[in-house]
Amino acid sequence: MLVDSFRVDSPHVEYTEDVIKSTYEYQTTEFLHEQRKSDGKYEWVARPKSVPYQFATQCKVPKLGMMLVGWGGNNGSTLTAGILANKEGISWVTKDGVQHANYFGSLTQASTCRVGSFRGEEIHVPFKSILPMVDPNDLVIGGWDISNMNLADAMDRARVLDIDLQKQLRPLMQDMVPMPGIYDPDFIAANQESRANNLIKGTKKEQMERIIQDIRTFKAQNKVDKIVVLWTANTERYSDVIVGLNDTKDNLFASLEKGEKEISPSTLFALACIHEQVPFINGSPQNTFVPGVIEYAVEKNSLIGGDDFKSGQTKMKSVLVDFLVGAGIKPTSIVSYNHLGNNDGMNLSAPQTFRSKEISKSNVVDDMVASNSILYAPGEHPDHVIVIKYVPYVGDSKRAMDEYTSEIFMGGRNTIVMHNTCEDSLLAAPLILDLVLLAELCTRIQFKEDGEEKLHSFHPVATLLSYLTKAPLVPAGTPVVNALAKQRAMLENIMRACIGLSPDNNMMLEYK
Ligand SMILES: NC(=O)c1ccc[n+]([C@@H]2O[C@H](COP(=O)([O-])OP(=O)(O)OC[C@H]3O[C@@H](n4cnc5c(N)ncnc54)[C@H](O)[C@@H]3O)[C@@H](O)[C@H]2O)c1
Ligand SMILES: O=P([O-])([O-])O[C@@H]1[C@@H](O)[C@H](O)[C@@H](O)[C@H](O)[C@@H]1O
Repeated sequence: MLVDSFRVDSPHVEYTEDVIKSTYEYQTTEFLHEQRKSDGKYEWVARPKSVPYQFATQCKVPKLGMMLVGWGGNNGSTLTAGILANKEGISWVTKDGVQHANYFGSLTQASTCRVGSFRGEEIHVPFKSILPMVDPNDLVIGGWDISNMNLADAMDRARVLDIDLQKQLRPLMQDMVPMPGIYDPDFIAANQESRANNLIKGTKKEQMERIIQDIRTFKAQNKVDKIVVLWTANTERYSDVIVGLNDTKDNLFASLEKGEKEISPSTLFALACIHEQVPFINGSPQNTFVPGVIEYAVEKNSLIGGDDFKSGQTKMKSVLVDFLVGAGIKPTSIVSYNHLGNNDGMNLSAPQTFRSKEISKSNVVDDMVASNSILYAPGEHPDHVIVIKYVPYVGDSKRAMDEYTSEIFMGGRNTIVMHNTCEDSLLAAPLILDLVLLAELCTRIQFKEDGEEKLHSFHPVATLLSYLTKAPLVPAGTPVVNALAKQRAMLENIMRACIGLSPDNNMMLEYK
């Protein structure tokens, strides 16, 4: 049964008009190598421990501005269309009948969490009901693009949405025009030049300063309380990380002053957002967050997150490999091929931009392989190949074909083959929504461990967004988790802790 909203009745949770306060016993395990008193031999000891935490979540949901870099792209125009269709309650005719707007594919808007049982019936609640969250229909949308095409024409160019829907949306989108973007042909494929007609001129420093001004103007003109900026522009090549150039905040700003060329447009956007303490999320695979940017974000305590939306082939991989390795089956060869014909695919047809994507799509199995040294010897990895081809005819309808070969019992071999076709942007758009809404929510949560003097925010590198990214950006020293179920559980359980609920341990002892 689905329950739309609920309140936790517990001595450990306090609801006030402004804040939800909770105290939470964090159960964890400490592993030690200790000498036995009996015979002096050493042994591994697992020592459970319970650490009290306090959480405080601001309840007031802000009027939120969502500013997309690459707004006129397939993802940006599709998301804008989807939000407007939901907001206006638009339905449209398709060959399969009447379709109604929805937010399917969004974790926050279309998934649920089990919170308990009522008279033997399992009770689930909407994910978005766990903590106060911005309603996507209330988002104020804007952004930048190096193409000056209005959003209605961009939606047409994307070839993603049904024509009857596009016709209804056109009046609502034709006056939406992206602000000029930062174009640097050295960082994206040369084939993008033809659409680059909407550009911020000047030095890189002047371009960054213009972005700062754009953010301030958008905030004032739209009277929004907060803004989140998200990069859904083209995939860039990796920036060279060079000592003295971008390895520290000071060196990065000094390089900016000197007009150094090795500073990408996405890094300029990140610097501008951190300067304004506006959350910045990178939906593409390039290393926007060079060390100097991360140092700056930590210094300003300004949320950054990424990298690369985890939308289709890689999302499936982070489930399948987790299942296989968790079942004691040894993947030995993974081949992920896909072709698509959208502008993203055209941009990725250049070796340097493809390399950025190849890295983010390849590293997703590392944590799962490292978790099982019964299957894998030190340093052993499955063969893992990524192929992406640009085939204009198929447009946004990406064709993904995967082959997983594994070693099974007694020298057996198992090969799983998958074929996955759909509009890539219909997978990514809901993820963009989740990234923006969850980033905003993160900025309203403070917590402290027992013994800490005062409440504080999460680390500005937002690991809570990992479920939505192929290559989760994490603070130095933090384990990278790619297994999808673990990423979802981490997010859900921290949100449950904010209302004093323990993780759903699936034990169902009451039925045993
Ligand atoms: N399923 C998915 O669609 C998916 C999944 C993961 C990652 N991504 C990434 O999301 C990004 C967007 O995907 P898309 O399909 O919308 O691509 P797209 O090419 O349709 O859109 C990108 C837009 O960004 C604009 N642009 C390029 N450089 C810019 C800059 N410096 N400043 C402002 N605008 C700029 C382009 O003009 C274009 O309109 C790509 O980097 C892609 O790799 C997409
Ligand atoms: O998320 P996912 O399906 O693994 O990866 C996708 C790639 O397969 C696709 O070729 C690319 O154009 C998209 O940007 C996205 O990165």
